[in-house]
Amino acid sequence: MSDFKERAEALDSADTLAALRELFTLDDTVYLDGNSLGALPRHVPARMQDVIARQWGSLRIRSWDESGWWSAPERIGDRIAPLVGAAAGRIVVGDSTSVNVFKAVVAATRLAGDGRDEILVDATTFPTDGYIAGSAARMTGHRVVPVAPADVPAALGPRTAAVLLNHVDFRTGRLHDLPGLTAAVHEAGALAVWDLCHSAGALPVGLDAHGVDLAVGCTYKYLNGGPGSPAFLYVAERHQAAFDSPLPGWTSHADPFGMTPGYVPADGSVRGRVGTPDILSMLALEASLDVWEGVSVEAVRAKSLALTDFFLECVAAYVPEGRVTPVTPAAHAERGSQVSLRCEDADETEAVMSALIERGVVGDLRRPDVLRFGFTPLYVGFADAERAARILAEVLEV
Ligand SMILES: Cc1ncc(COP(=O)(O)O)c(C=O)c1O
Ligand SMILES: Nc1c(O)cccc1C(=O)C[C@H](N)C(=O)O
Repeated sequence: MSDFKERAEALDSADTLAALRELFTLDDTVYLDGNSLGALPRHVPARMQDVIARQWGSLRIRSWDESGWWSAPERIGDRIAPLVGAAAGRIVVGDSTSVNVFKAVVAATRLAGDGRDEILVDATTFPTDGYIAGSAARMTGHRVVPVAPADVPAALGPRTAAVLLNHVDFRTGRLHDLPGLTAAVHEAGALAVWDLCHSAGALPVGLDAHGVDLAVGCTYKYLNGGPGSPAFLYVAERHQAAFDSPLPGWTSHADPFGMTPGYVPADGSVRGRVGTPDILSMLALEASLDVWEGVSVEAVRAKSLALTDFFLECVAAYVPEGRVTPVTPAAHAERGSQVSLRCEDADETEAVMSALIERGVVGDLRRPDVLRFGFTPLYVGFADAERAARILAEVLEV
């Protein structure tokens, strides 16, 4: 047995999170795509059977109250809150991340007030954030300034209303400095809006502690909520009373069943709601959050760093020199929970990922030349990391 196989075995036996893998439906493939779609927790189908057959099938309309459907967006928000360092009452679940980016960016410009006409947007962002911010800017009379996260401090000024940043870059896996950048944004008198899609459930975020103004995130990656599960919106407590949603649907009204023509916003996180919650997806997410019972994000982060370190080491040892180059930073403070490898021969990238998937190692690729491997510590182990690197080397040697 190779040295790396032995080390993987030892690391897996010492891993206090190892038993959590049993909570998920997995086969013998190495699943390294949880940064796109998290795996299914085993108990979710039975819970959904109850939601569909009893709550919907038998109770029908009564379930809005009796099964807690109406209050699910805030209730589930409160379950996500500790995972991203927020107190209860600051997060609401619903809609897609894209829609929540729109709410957050427009609300941030309204909170910033008149006289500031620029929105700085992460130039390396996942595209939807850029598209939505661009449209929000056109609607509100702002102008978008694309800026790489590291250059944000220099680009801030008296014209900056809001800054939209990604906590972890979807392509490179780089972790950005949320505390430092938020502080710089505040110093310039602007608001910081963070997209947590690739950090929620993967590492500590500390929203309240770092004074983040607004944040959004998706729940189908490291939170394993299921395909298209609803996203979340965080509004700092100090902004809640003035939070002015650009999508003030009836379920965010102070008295939704009063059904009056005049809009009076509800207090608290409810104000971030829009229309009728997507109950089936939402309750699948709620059920899936049970896997976090007794699990700390700090422990998940420690394992994530150990896994990505180990994977990088195995890749360096196994893969022929010059075939791939890590684009994910080596420094822990700059690394999310994925490893991205640039394929030196870009034309090969697609064929390499297809061959990996065929051999039971599931990652994905971001064109033109990035192979992505996401590490979800709740169900990925060290032997998986070793096997993935070994098979990658085999594929690249052919
Ligand atoms: C950083 C980031 N933001 C937003 C999204 C998209 O959000 P949605 O398609 O759920 O609106 C994704 C992934 O799909 C993402 O990685
Ligand atoms: N949301 C996705 C989807 O609906 C289909 C396929 C992939 C996705 C993703 O999540 C992509 C992902 N945000 C990324 O980091 O590239």
